[in-house]
Amino acid sequence: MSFSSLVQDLSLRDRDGNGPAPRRPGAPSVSSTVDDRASHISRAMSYASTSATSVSISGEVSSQLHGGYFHPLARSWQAERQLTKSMLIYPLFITDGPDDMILVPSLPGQHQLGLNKLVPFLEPLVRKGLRSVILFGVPMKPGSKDALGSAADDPEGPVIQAIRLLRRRFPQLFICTDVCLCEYTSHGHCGILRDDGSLNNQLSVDRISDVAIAYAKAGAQCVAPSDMNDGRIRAIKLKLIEEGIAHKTVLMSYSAKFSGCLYGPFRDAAGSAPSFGDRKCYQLPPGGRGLARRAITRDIGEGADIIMVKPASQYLDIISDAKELGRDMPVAAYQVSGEYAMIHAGAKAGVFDLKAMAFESMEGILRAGATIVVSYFTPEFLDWLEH
Ligand SMILES: NCc1[nH]cc(CCC(=O)O)c1CC(=O)O
Ligand SMILES: [Zn+2]
Ligand SMILES: [Zn+2]
Repeated sequence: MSFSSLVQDLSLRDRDGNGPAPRRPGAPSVSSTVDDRASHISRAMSYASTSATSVSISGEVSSQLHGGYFHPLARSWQAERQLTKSMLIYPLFITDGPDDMILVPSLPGQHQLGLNKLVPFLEPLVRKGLRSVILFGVPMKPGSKDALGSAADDPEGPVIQAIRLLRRRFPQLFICTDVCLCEYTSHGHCGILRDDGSLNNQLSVDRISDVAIAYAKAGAQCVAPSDMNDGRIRAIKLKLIEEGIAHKTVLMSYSAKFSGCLYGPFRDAAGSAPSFGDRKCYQLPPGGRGLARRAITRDIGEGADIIMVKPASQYLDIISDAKELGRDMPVAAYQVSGEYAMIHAGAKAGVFDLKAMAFESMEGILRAGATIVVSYFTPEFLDWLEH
């Protein structure tokens, strides 16, 4: 008897009432099901031993999987990678209002922070083991946005000022900067536009790489272009080399960034929703696995030091592809604003426990192959990983 027909046979017996009562999905298992499972196993074994094709002892022994994970510690050993504090990057939204501390309604518990609020906000987190942040600038002053996104690398602007401040006050903190123009352009798109409203790739790449260099020179140890213009990784790498700072700047590429509906809360937080159209011409279609693989391969070839997949939980196959294509390099996954908001909404509606779901989503992301995770849950994980 084949394994699948065995399983089928057993599940038929369940329905006939000879096995445990069918469990409601998500209901906790009760101890009686453990006994029932034991009787299943012995039944399975007796089937197996009467079968002509599987009579070996090893066949029986290999069915005893529970022995490998009955204990919490042994359970944790089943994972290839376990979440540690140093894997986490925490996204921060920096405004140009020095005393701002504004809750973002669609992103529970997350703030837009002014420069004066940054150090007191981060101090307790750094004490708990926060190792890295990624900065997003949010210019709010009227008139600060223009067609070129000039505020992005304004030396007096929020990002450059925040980099300097954080390097001074938290010398151990690893500062990543998102490099894009959508937060700073009047039209809200991620590059420089032609008259017809489409992206001018060459001008966009020139501008994006200038912004990346400005962040790196201000002291950011990592620049992470999220604009998706073709050729930006090569352009940034070449400029970093030209400027003599390639040896102290990590280039993290948002290589596989999908266009979908999971960035809504972020666009509230960053004030970066496009004023017309969408990002479909420069972000990947959700079904485009092959395209994502090509983008990842290309970015590795252009000199990326880390490749990123974004969003995370809906794109676990892409994370796994990234780990395969970039098996000699770190793979980051961005658990984006919509994923975070969904988990909060589900927990609030009583679908699951927030902490349990946050861990399960993280375990999925790590299992798929991520070695770094950008997450709004970072402050919570710093607490949860204490115990
Ligand atoms: N290009 C900017 C950028 N960088 C990261 C995110 C999304 C992050 C999130 O949703 O948490 C976005 C938004 C977008 O592309 O529209
Ligand atoms: Zn953008
Ligand atoms: Zn477009």
